[in-house]
Amino acid sequence: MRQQVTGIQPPQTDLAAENQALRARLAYLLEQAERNHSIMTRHQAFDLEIVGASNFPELVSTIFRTLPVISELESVTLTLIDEDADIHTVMEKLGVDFAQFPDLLFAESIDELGFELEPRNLAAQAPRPLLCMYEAARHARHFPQAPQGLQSVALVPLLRNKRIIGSLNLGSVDPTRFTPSLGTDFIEHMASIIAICLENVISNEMLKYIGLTDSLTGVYNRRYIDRRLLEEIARARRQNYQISFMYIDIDHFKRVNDTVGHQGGDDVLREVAARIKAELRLSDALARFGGEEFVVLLIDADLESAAFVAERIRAGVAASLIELAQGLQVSITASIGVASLGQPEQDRPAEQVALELIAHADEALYQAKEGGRNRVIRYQPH
Ligand SMILES: Nc1nc2c(ncn2[C@@H]2O[C@H](COP(=O)(O)OP(=O)(O)OP(=O)(O)O)[C@@H](O)[C@H]2O)c(=O)[nH]1
Repeated sequence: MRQQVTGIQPPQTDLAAENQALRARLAYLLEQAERNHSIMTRHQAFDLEIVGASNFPELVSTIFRTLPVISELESVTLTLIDEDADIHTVMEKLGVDFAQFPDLLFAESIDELGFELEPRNLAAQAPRPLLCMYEAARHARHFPQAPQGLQSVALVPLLRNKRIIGSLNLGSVDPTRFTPSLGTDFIEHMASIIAICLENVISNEMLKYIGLTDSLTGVYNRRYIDRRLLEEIARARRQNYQISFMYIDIDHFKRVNDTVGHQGGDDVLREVAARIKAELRLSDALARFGGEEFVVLLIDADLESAAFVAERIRAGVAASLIELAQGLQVSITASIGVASLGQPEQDRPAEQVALELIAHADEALYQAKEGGRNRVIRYQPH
């Protein structure tokens, strides 16, 4: 007869195996906890770094440089909604070189972002992150430089006050990295910090731009030229090239205002600014100095070539009648004074050199007015 087994203790060998399994599990959990801690620490450092970014290029380059490393991702891109291309235009004017950011993309509207939204009432919906397998037909536009073997992606909405401003696009060669069943709290938190930082630097850059431009004509203002002139004088000294300066004044503008009214005068100022701009190179800077006076800073141009450009501007302004909003037409001419900075003496303060250059162009303008207007006069040292 067999004896019944009454003991509840498992045999010694099972206990040892269980112990070992528990130890292994504990070691695994500890390793995971350490890994999570290290990820959290890296992300906290990342958050601090992006919160501290003081301008747009600094922010986006930090995101593209750091996020793929700390998140162990093969691709990170950003799409910004820029309905009327205002962000792109302003950043470009502030000197952002978009060629440096091939992973920074712009969309005209929310439906280009790839989220699954009801076609009706697009703007009122806050989309959920989209986690799925990479499909070139659907996702290639979000990953223009998709690395070989991209397998899974997460498109995470960038939301500000429930308004969508773009998307953060994450790509991995690991097919299990982004699956629809995965929790999205972590990436949503990350996207919300990125969204705040983006909105912050974009509005700062917009304010900076507004502070440097003339609201009537859209060209730069005096503050911009004063600053830029100092930078260019320093650069011209270092790199040994010439800069020139033009003072442009619309002739008898008071008469224009008196005949067509202030509104009509404003239309004339806008059109003259556009006609001047049409004759300039991208590197030249046009500003309105107030009233009916414009100035142009020409980079790498001697007196002769600046006078040549000035003559083109004079002819362009006078070439055809200007059509005003109220249906009237006016004939406009402008007088222009041109001065150049020869080989600037290295030891003179740039501020003094700048003031002198402006004064010389102003003196030449005065002579152009005295000489009968609608002409270009070069400054000649006495
Ligand atoms: N419409 C408009 N007029 C302006 C603006 N700022 C200044 N003005 C006008 O520009 C005119 C400048 O007149 P003046 O400085 O006497 O010179 P001018 O009539 O152009 O004569 P010359 O320069 O000697 O040819 C004044 O009537 C100002 O009121 C502006 O933003 N809009």
